Amino acid sequence: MIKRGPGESDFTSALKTYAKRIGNYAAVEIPVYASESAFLQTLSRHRSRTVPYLVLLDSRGKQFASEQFAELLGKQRDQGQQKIVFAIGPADGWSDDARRQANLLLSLGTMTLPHELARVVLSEQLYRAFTILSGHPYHTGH
Ligand SMILES: C[S@@+](CC[C@H](N)C(=O)[O-])C[C@H]1O[C@@H](n2cnc3c(N)ncnc32)[C@H](O)[C@@H]1O
Repeated sequence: MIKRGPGESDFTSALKTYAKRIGNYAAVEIPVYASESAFLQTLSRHRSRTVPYLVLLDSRGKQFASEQFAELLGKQRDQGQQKIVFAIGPADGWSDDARRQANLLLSLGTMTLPHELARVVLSEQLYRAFTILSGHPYHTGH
């Protein structure tokens, strides 16, 4: 368990817990950008080296069962994908321009979540996906 630091929200400490667990399976970075354009600019710099698989979180996107989500990650890994970027959008959602650049629009459900909670749910599902792929008993089904 990771303790909540001073000034940290419950969401932040939950995120740190899952990020640490994911770290057993893959390198994780959780940068925060001042704006959508700052994020897209950084991404275009990445693209000149290795092209990341870009997943934008969007409640209107595609929904997956946890097993299907694990399958998607496993497929990317098996195809030699070096980097997957998962991005939570700004308060007013992603622009059409950003949505066009995505390889996948991923929905965690049709209800709108606060961005900090969406980040925690995503991190838990990423951890779950890695445990499914590795046969770890964390995921026992529905
Ligand atoms: C507070 S929400 C933005 C809500 C925005 N006003 C809208 O109606 O789309 C901030 C970000 O959290 C993420 N988010 C919130 N709920 C989500 C969900 N159910 N599935 C996927 N992402 C979600 C999205 O990335 C969204 O851009």
